[in-house]
Amino acid sequence: MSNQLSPYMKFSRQEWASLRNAVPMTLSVDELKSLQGINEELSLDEVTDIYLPLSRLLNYYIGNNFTRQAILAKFLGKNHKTPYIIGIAGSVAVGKSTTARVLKALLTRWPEHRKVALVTTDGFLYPNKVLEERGIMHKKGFPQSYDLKKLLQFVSDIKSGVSHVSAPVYSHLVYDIVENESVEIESPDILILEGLNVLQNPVDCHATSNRVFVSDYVDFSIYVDAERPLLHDWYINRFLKFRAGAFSDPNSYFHHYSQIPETEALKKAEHIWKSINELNLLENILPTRERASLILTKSVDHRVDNVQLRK
Ligand SMILES: Nc1ncnc2c1ncn2[C@@H]1O[C@H](COP(=O)(O)OP(=O)(O)O)[C@@H](O)[C@H]1O
Ligand SMILES: CC(C)(COP(=O)(O)O)[C@@H](O)C(=O)NCCC(=O)O
Repeated sequence: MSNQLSPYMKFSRQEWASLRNAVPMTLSVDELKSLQGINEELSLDEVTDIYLPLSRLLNYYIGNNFTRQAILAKFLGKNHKTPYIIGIAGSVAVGKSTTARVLKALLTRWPEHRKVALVTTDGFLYPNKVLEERGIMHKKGFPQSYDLKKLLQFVSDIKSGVSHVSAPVYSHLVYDIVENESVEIESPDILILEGLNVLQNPVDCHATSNRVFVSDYVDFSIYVDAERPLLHDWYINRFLKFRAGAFSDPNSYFHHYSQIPETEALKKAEHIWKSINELNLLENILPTRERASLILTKSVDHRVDNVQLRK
């Protein structure tokens, strides 16, 4: 498709970074450093060049949405306040959760000091016990591995302005839903919802009963993209990090991998990537990319190379 026909405006990294300057937002060196607490490998250039302009754009959209809600409140003659929902989608290991946490920190820092909640859709995976009963442990992350009804009820409650909503929690280390743990959400201004499936629709999920899906509630969506060989490397690196961190924790799913030689653990990781996560990417995640409001394309070292924004 020629560029003119593309529904997106495409910005090089430099072009995108320059959009931060129009209304400079200053972060002190200390504040920038504290963002690195989110991920020690996160480069500060990435924050200033990519995530600051993005948070500036989002801040405009969110402000505009509040104006729209005020108009609706006038029309209805009653208060009408619902959170602005930002969805973040993309492959396993592309950096969705890191992006989500950086955006949360930046959006909270804007002078409006909006209340930002962050939820990952992993929490809505069925527990391993259910996946095992259904014989779909090797489909974790695929549409059928999520409790879609529960997820849909959650976003619907948030969007309806329910004042207290809870979300279940998934742990990568335990490799399962954490029983008796939840994220409590109380009337946020913004909800960042991060997960493989936030841009999927009922057709992708072969859902015969649901006519609406998560994406219907999302106000602005971001797809984090990268070439497959990079995703593979990031997945393997993260696997090795989990393995290294799991040596002393017998409750960790990765504890087992820490007890076998690295070459064997690597073989297993390669197999999981190919047979589960890459397959899921090709079948269920990548096809949703062009539904996003914005696409961040990363290159080596998670450096964003270009940004595409819906016209
Ligand atoms: N901007 C970034 N800079 C450096 N490393 C990153 C960045 N984003 C993610 N990573 C690393 O890539 C791996 C996957 O990131 P993560 O946020 O866990 O991905 P996802 O939530 O998409 O599965 C992790 O090891 C993480 O530390
Ligand atoms: C829990 C997940 C489906 C979701 O992942 P995320 O993008 O948050 O890493 C994924 O990390 C996963 O466990 N996939 C199943 C195969 C595996 O990596 O073990």
